[in-house]
Amino acid sequence: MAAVLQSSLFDTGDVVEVGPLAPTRTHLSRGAWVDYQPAWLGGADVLFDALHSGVPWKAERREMYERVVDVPRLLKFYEEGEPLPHPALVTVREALCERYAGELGERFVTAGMCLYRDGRDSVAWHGDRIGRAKDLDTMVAILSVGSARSLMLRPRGGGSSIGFSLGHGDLVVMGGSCQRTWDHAIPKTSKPVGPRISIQFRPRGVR
Ligand SMILES: O=C(O)CCC(=O)C(=O)O
Ligand SMILES: [Fe+2]
Repeated sequence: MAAVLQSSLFDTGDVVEVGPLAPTRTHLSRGAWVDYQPAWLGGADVLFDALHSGVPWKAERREMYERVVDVPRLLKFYEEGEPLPHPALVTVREALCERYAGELGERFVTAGMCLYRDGRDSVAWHGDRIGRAKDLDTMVAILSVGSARSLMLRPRGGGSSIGFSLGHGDLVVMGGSCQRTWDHAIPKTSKPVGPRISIQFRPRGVR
């Protein structure tokens, strides 16, 4: 721990490494919570560049209101057991597994990735409710690199929202009933923003 702390004190930004994991928890209503740790990852720009150029990003199209539309972001999903595209992500996943093992009772095994090319890219209000998260408490841990975007959360069915700025090595973990009882979104923005990559770690059977 001392070694990690010391190296992060001298963080020059060109080495990708995780600092001590000590997020702040915000309790939401209905048994949902969010853990947040800004700038957890040192050298986030290095990781951003590696993922931006190295991940086989895919544009997807989805049916929506009986029309087929472009999904407004690029995607790549790493299934359980599929090699991750950067060694730092293995360290990140291990640190998250270790930290949340007791509370989660299982490991984070998949890594979904989104690339938001600019402010026009977004993800609409939703919960990660495909699979077990529909009925059970779970966790989704998101590491963000590149430019900051707002992750907004609001109670499912309506209510006031809460936002977290996510970019540059920030970590957020949505836990408890968050996927069932709250929705989240990355809204579009007209502000000039650079690209952002989010890496979402989830347990088996959650999406
Ligand atoms: O980009 C993010 O941080 C959120 C992505 C998300 O909500 C999802 O892929 O389910
Ligand atoms: Fe989501």
